[in-house]
Amino acid sequence: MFQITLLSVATVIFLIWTWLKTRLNYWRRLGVKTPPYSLLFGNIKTLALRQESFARHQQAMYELSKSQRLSYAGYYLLWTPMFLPVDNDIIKSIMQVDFEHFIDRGMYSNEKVDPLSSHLFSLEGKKWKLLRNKLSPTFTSGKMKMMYETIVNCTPGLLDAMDKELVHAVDIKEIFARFTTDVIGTCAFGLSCDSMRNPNSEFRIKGKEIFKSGILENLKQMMSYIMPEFSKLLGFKIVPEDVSKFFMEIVKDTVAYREKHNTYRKDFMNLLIQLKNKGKLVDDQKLMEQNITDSQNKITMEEIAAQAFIFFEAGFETSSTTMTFCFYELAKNKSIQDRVRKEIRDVSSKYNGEVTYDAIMDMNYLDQVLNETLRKYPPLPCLHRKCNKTYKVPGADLILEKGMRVTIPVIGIHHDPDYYPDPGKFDPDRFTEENKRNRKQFTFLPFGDGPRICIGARFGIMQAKIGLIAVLLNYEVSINAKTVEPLTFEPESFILTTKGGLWLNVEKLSSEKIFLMKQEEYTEISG
Ligand code: HEM
Repeated sequence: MFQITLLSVATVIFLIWTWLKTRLNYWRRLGVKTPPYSLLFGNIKTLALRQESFARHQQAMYELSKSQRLSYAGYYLLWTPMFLPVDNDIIKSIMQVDFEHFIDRGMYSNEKVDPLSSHLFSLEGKKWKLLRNKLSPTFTSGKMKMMYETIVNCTPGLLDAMDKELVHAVDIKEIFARFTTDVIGTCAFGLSCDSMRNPNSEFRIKGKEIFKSGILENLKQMMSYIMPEFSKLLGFKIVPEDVSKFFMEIVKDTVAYREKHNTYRKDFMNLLIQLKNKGKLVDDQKLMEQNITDSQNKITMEEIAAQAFIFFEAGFETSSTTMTFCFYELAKNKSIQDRVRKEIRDVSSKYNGEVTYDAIMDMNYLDQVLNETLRKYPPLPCLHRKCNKTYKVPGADLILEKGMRVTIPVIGIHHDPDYYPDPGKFDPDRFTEENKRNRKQFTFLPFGDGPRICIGARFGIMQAKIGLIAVLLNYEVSINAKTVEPLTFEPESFILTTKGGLWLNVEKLSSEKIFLMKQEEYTEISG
């Protein structure tokens, strides 16, 4: 009996070992180079053991491949083969020229058991195309201008929160996370979340829960990414039950309230309700010209909830982490801080002392500073694509089979000295019009590129600029003894964010608060 048990165990171990060996031989069989890997973890040992952040891991793989003059490489996410393009032309082909082969990201969603997971970021194929067409008109510059005021209304709360913390060094990361929670909460859900004044507001707590990272959460994410079909079969839920219930109820209540009281507010929720009821935005000529009938284009309540949810999920931490890194760099580089503050003052004086939407569009140096922040610290260190049709890699003797996962190593590209000399230096002049023109396309990818580019980029930039301006007009920031340097990144987060808080000295510039608009133009945000 003992011998039989021993033999069975040995057979199972041998079979697993053979399977792993075969899986991990995938790239070698195709003649594609990989970084050294282990049988147990593939290429993610340092990630699994939390020795390295996700961003550093991506950057290291890009740099290793580049140092070997490779146009592309392979690696293993555990035992799943992944393709890593390095050459700029191949990246452009995958993201734009041959997009029809790479429409999907390969993210998990399950409409039935987890309705909030069926959003624009995770949807695939025709479903994604249809929804993207419906939602695109909600992000035009006209719609951004309409929402401008709604965002500016959140800045008095931001200044109050800064004032409250002034006695000590300020954890700027926490402050900006609360600011963007309020902005997206008010624009996507039409609610006053009030997390600026109340750090433990329900919205802030739920926001933290969405981004809760830990071994269990990451394992779940990875499993649903590597084995989406199996995860579907198991009825996997990505959005925690209580978070899902919270957002679903908020959306249903808000829609019902607005429809009953015929309420109009300058926000995304208003636009989503128009899509639900009319199937188009009332002033949208393009949709009308295309003769899209209302019923074809209408969205359901569940779809509204899922989109409001992704606007929140995709919009709050990406923007707040950008603002945090921006202030860190401004604290370190006083001359850049002074120059951008001077530009804000000079431009707004041309607009009657107000920071209007048009005034912000005229602030070129601010734009350069933000772009340089996004280059040095891209919130999404890599982009995902899934090959949905067999693909011949241009200029190479390599076929990617259907289902192959691709990661575009954004952070590696952004720190490549061939594109950005002395990449560790914070230098906004890399983004003057002339320097931008002289750089290759597809070397600046904080919002991705091609048809799947971030739909909310304009909104993200606008909210970050509004927050930055409000703080810069009122305070000077500098490095504090508590600022951890060099910066370390959260090892369990897929979004690039500092480990722990980011503490800076904040000094008030004058006793009077300076607002972006005349005070009488601010409205109290109603719930
Ligand atoms: C600084 C702020 C932001 C950054 C850096 C950022 C970055 C990104 C990136 C890198 C992608 C993937 C693009 C690709 O795969 O090519 C993406 C997609 C997306 N983002 Fe953003 N984002 C930001 C703000 C926002 C905001 C404010 C919203 C919504 C209000 C938003 C909504 C989305 C959505 C819905 C997608 C999926 C688009 C699709 O698949 O069609 N993002 N974002």
